[in-house]
Amino acid sequence: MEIPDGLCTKLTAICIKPRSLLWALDRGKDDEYATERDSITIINKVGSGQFADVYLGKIGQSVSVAVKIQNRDNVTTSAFLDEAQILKTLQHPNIIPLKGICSEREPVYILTEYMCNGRLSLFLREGSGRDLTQHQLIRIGAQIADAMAYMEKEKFVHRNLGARNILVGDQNRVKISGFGMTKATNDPDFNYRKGLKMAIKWMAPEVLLYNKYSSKADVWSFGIVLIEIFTKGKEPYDGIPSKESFEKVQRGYRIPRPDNCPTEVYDVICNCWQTNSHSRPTFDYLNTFLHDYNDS
Ligand SMILES: Nc1ncnc2c1ncn2[C@@H]1O[C@H](COP(=O)(O)OP(=O)(O)OP(=O)(O)O)[C@@H](O)[C@H]1O
Repeated sequence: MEIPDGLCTKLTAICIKPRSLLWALDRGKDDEYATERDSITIINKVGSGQFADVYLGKIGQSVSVAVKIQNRDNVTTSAFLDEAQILKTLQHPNIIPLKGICSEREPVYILTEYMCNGRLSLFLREGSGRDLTQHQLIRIGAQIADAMAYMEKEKFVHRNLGARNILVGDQNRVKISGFGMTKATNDPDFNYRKGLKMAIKWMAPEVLLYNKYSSKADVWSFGIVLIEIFTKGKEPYDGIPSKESFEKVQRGYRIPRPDNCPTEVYDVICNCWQTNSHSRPTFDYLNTFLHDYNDS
C-alpha cells in the first residue's frame, strides 16, 4: 500500500472484496443449483423479455419450473448469470425462488418457480385479477412491500420495479422477479445502466436526471405499482407518452387517485412521489402501513 507521499507502508486492514467481485468468482461454479440440461423437458413458451425467452418446463418427471433461456444477442453469459446470483442471495416468500441453473453450455438456462398466473399487469387487465376486491388488491400491494422491505434491509435495489416484473401464482400470491438490473448498494457498478431499455414512467426523477439509484427510487416505482394495481393493470399516465409524462411530473403533476383507491392509501402513494427522495417513506413503513390497513 502507498501512503500519499508515495512511500511504501505496511498493510493494516484486510481488503474486503465488493460483493460483485465475489459473485464473479462464484459465477457458474457447481453448487446445489447446478442442473443438467438433459434433465429439463421444455413444455411451452410462456413469455419473453429483453434478455430471455421463458418456457414452462419440468425438471425430471415432476417438478414444474419456469425455464428462462438466455438470448445471446442481447446479454452476455456473465451478465445473465448475475441475475441468478442475486436470486441465490435473496430469499423471501414474495421473491421468485431459484430452482436451478444449467450453465454447462450456452445458451444458459435459469430455472425458477413457475407462477401459473403470469405477470401481474396482464393478470389484472385480462385474467381473473379483474374481479379482485379492494381488500385483495391491497393484500397484493402488501406482499410486494414485504419483499421490498426485505431488500431494503439487505441493501439491494431492484431498479426495475413494475407490475410487469411481478408474477402471480395461485391464491393471489405474488412474487417479485425481473432482477436483471438489481444491484447491491456496495456494488461498484451500482449506477451503471448503459444499454438497458428503461421504463421511464416508473422511474424516480433523480434516476432520470442524475442516474441516482437508491431504495427511495424503488419506493417511487412502488407508488406507480400501487396505481397499476388499483387501475387493474392500466398503463400509468394513461395515454400520455413517456417523455411528456416526465415533463409533467417535473412541473408537479401526479397521477390522480383511482376510483377504488382509499384516500388514506392514496396519500401514502403521493408520499412515495415526493421530489426529495429523503422525504419518501421507507419500505419498512409501507409494509406495516399496508398490512395494518387491511387488518383494520
Ligand atoms: N417464473 C415464471 N413463471 C411464469 N412466467 C414467467 C416466469 N418468469 C418469467 N415469466 C414470463 O416471461 C416473461 C419474461 O420474463 P422476464 O421478464 O424475467 O425476462 P427478461 O428478458 O429477463 O426481463 P426483462 O425484459 O423484463 O428485463 C415475463 O413477463 C412473464 O410473462
